[in-house]
Amino acid sequence: MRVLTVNPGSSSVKFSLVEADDTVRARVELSTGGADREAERVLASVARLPRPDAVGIRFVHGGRDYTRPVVIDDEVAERLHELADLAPLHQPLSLYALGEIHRAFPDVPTVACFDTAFHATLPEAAATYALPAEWRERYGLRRYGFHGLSHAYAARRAAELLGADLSDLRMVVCHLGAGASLAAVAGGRSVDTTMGFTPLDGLVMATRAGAIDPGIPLWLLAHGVPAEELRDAFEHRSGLRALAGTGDMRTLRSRAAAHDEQAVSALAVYHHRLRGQAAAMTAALGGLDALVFTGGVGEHAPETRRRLAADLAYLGARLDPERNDAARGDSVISPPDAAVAAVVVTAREDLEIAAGVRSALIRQVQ
Ligand SMILES: Nc1ncnc2c1ncn2[C@@H]1O[C@H](COP(=O)(O)OP(=O)(O)O)[C@@H](O)[C@H]1O
Ligand SMILES: CC(=O)OP(=O)(O)O
Ligand SMILES: [Mg+2]
Repeated sequence: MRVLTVNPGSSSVKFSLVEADDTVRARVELSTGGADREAERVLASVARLPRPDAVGIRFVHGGRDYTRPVVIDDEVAERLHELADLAPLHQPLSLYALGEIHRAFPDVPTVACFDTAFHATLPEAAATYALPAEWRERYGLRRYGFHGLSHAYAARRAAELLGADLSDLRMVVCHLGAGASLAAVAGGRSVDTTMGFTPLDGLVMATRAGAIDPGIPLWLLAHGVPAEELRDAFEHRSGLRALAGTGDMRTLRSRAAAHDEQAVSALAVYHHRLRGQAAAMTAALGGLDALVFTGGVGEHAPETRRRLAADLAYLGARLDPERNDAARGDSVISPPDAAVAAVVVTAREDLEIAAGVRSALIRQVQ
């Protein structure tokens, strides 16, 4: 079965044609610079792709309804539309992709694969917000967590690279891209994560601030800032972009290397938050066996990895500087005797989506 996978991220849309044996026949990555703003341009090319046997689309939010991949029928499509405003940077583009796919390939089965599904195993204590019970019940307020397709793949692949059994490992998986989150993974299961009810929580990201005092939006609303402006600022005009004018880590690293003060201090804020939340993940695990880096920044920014490992040296994290600088694709970057292993894994949400498509279609015929 040949599966077309569609992965709308906040800075890119990625398509892959994945064969039954997981070889990828074609891969296209389009940079959008704000996916929800340029959907039409990006998806105009869908109809020109070769016809697949099935399609898998990444939906970041499955809400309370979906904790595994699901074949999209009219009822599921309606529910997915209702969940759209929970992830306004991503979900509208997934829905737009769904429409285009149906138009281009009307009788090809299409499956929704969710970022939130991997985090369905979060213990209640980690998932629960101390907010009024009535709201939690009525609105489904809880920590859902995101990037689950990436975290799940990276955790499995890291265990393979370390020649270890996934069930024996306590890992902090760092998905650092335009959006960024950490997952505490114990024995292959997510037990804590930094994103919450929406993908705005947690780490400092390219255009999102991550965790902020909930009093800030209340105060701004009370002082006349309209809700729509808050949303736009929180999604598009915060994070590294707000601190240094750009969310692109390549640019920031080269500016910081040239002693640009704004870039240096933006990276200091980024790393302060990353260090604190990584430590919180290790607390949820009760220790740490491996640190796993994935996502555009995690894969390609050795300086980001170096700094986090140095910040966690007190827990036993240590990199081999040469391996860290030379890492291209999947590789172990810690010395053999490090107490905490460190691994780089190329993000392969496409393979995770293709596997989800196969499992949902098999379930459907059983
Ligand atoms: N060579 C590099 N050095 C540092 N950062 C990089 C490099 N290449 C890509 N990145 C970062 O990766 C980010 C994109 O990551 P990615 O995981 O593809 O994003 P998303 O899926 O959220 O759209 C870019 O914003 C850029 O900052
Ligand atoms: C959930 C999320 O933020 O995804 P991405 O990093 O792909 O934008
Ligand atoms: Mg991504």
